[in-house]
Amino acid sequence: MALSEQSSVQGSVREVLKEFQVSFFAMSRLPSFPWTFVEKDLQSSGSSELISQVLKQTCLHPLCRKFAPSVRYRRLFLSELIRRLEASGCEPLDELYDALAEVVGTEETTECYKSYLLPAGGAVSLMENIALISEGTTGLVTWEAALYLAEWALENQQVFAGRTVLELGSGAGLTGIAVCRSCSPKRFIFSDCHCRVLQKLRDNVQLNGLSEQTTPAVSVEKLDWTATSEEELREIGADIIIAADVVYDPDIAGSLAKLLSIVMRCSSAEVLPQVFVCSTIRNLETYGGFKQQLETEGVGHEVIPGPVNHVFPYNRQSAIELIKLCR
Ligand SMILES: C[S@@+](CC[C@H](N)C(=O)[O-])C[C@H]1O[C@@H](n2cnc3c(N)ncnc32)[C@H](O)[C@@H]1O
Repeated sequence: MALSEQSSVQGSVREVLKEFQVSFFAMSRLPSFPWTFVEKDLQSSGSSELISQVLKQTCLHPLCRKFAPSVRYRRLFLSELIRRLEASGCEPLDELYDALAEVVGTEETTECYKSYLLPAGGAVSLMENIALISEGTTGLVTWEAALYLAEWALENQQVFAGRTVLELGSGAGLTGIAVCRSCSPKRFIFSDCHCRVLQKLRDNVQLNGLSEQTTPAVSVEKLDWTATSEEELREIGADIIIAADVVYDPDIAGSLAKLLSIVMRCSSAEVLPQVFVCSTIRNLETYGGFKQQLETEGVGHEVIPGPVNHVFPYNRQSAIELIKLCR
């Protein structure tokens, strides 16, 4: 093989290993992994070397020792690797069976860790619930709009640098922690209303080494959109307000629109915060109703172009929109 061809194959292997790692730690759906590349490599090389490398970047990686994806997910992932390897007729890998045996002997729990790898190195690791909705809340897992907004923030760090940022409906904390880690805000206030979500949020903030004493200074506040006063908002004094996936229920979207209209009304033009709301559009009526309510309250909006680079794994076919409010 010519030298240039060899180095481009090595480059592709590196990219595929990275993709496996990013997808594994975020617990992406197994069909979304680059299996075709693996199959072709097994066929052409007749060796299980690539599977061994995939294993090192996933189940045997030190991050997995510290912040492991769910037991069930690891079991399915390892079984899939074994199935592919056995189908190829290449020599079996003992370490693959050892890893599966270890996982099979581990008890399943209702919580697991998900890690979202950052482009500059390191990861945001979060304790999340396995079920999308549990304990009467949607706030114990990371939603796609949070990943979209975090990707946008990584590409627009200047919006946050040196600013006081308030996040509404923070949930498990992905967007805010990514902003704190990558965009140099001065202060970051996470908020939510649900007591289990607030507890998880505090744990995740701490897990990622953030506190009142760090730079940025970080706090987690109970802030219910139905009961937040103009006074409280003024006290927080946010320059930037962000929120991801908070428009999903017509009842609560109404109270959010009202709160945001207070934000846009109570500030003078010079100190008007920039407000960004990122939504997965599941139901046009709910989303349209939210925008309509904002209009009725005298708040306009512009649609902001989305992120260009794919950093986090999520379904790119989902309809996600980022808007910036104006008056
Ligand atoms: C779909 S989750 C989104 C969580 C996170 N932003 C994300 O995108 O992963 C919606 C969040 O809004 C919070 N929420 C719902 N109603 C609220 C209210 N009235 N006041 C404050 N937060 C609320 C929920 O507790 C939940 O954490």
